Amino acid sequence: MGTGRMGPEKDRRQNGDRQERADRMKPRTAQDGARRERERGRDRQDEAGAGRGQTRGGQVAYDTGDYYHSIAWLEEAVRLFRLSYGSWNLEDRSSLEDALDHLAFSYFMAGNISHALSLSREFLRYDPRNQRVSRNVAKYKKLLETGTGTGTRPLQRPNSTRLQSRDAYEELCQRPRAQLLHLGCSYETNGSPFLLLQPAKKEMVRTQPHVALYHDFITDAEAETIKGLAGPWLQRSVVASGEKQQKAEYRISKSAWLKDTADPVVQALERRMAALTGLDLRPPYAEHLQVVNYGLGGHYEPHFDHATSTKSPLYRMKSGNRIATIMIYLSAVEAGGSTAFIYANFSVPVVKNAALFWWNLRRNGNGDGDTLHAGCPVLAGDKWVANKWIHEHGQEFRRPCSADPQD
Ligand SMILES: O=C(O)CCC(=O)C(=O)O
Ligand SMILES: [Fe+2]
Repeated sequence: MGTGRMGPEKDRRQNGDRQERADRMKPRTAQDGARRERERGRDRQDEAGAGRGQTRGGQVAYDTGDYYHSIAWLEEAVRLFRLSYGSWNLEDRSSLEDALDHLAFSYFMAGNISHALSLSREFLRYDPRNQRVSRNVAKYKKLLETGTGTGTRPLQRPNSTRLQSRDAYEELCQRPRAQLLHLGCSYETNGSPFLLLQPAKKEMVRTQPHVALYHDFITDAEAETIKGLAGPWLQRSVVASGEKQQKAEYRISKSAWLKDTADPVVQALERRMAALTGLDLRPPYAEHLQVVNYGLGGHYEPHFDHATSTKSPLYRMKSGNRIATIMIYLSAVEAGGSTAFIYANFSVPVVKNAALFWWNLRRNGNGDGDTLHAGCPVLAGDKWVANKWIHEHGQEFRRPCSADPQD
């Protein structure tokens, strides 16, 4: 079936009769019920707000032709908007239309014409003059009458080699709340005078791979300073792809690099990280601090922090591979956003102000395959982290090889 010019595009939206409908939908509330109505309205506005977030999630999938995920997101968006019916402002109503429009087209692409038809009809109740959707309704009716559009195809989840770990990733991210095992806690000074007065509060998360969480590693004020310094420089995050760096759908966030000269707070943080790990973090032995901001639906699908090929741009620094990662949670999140270790089958919840540490390489210099990890999608809230990637060179005497070449 042909799909030319049927799907929604922003510039083709028709807004002609918005004001007329705004008047028709003004809530009529008796004066004595006004307060109760206002309260109910607030709940509904929350739903509408959430609906707008789900629509954005749906559109990310829609734009890449991933109807498997766009349908799930947009169904939820439409459900939330329907719940908020009656307390709409202009933005909510146009957002419902947007979600209906994209959902109808997603169902059409999935071969479910009757669903596409009923959603398009619902759309026309709000925007009866939209000619594109009217034409789609006529087309869907015809397809159903002639029986040419009845072949619903089971939707395939998009697949590719990088998604082979997808089942485990989704399962880990959908666990209600990431739980830590409470393997053991200790105060650590790591032989550093710097930590004597304020030892690091270490919680062992796993021993293989070696992952530790350091609670209260930074203060609220430091986290705010770092977010504030990075804010103006944030840009869509990139990933290593062959010899280049590029944007990828599997990493949705914004990020910025901060040198330690940017602010005394960054400098103090670098000193603390060096004391904690006992590693040399002076350039070029470690990268600058990377500050990352994930919005709703932002995520980083399973990946290794270390290079798995010598052609990787990581080697441009000529200081070897990334031996270890320190990741600091600069914010809390309301839901989602945990850090999932896929093969090791556990995830770490976002703990504000804590730093997560793990070795990416084994002592023999080989990558530790058990460190495959991901930043789960943020379901509600705004997630900020700061990454410090430490390289092999400079650490030869700080983390020496073991006598056993297999270690
Ligand atoms: O955000 C997270 O939880 C993980 C981030 C991450 O793995 C990365 O930035 O390399
Ligand atoms: Fe990572």
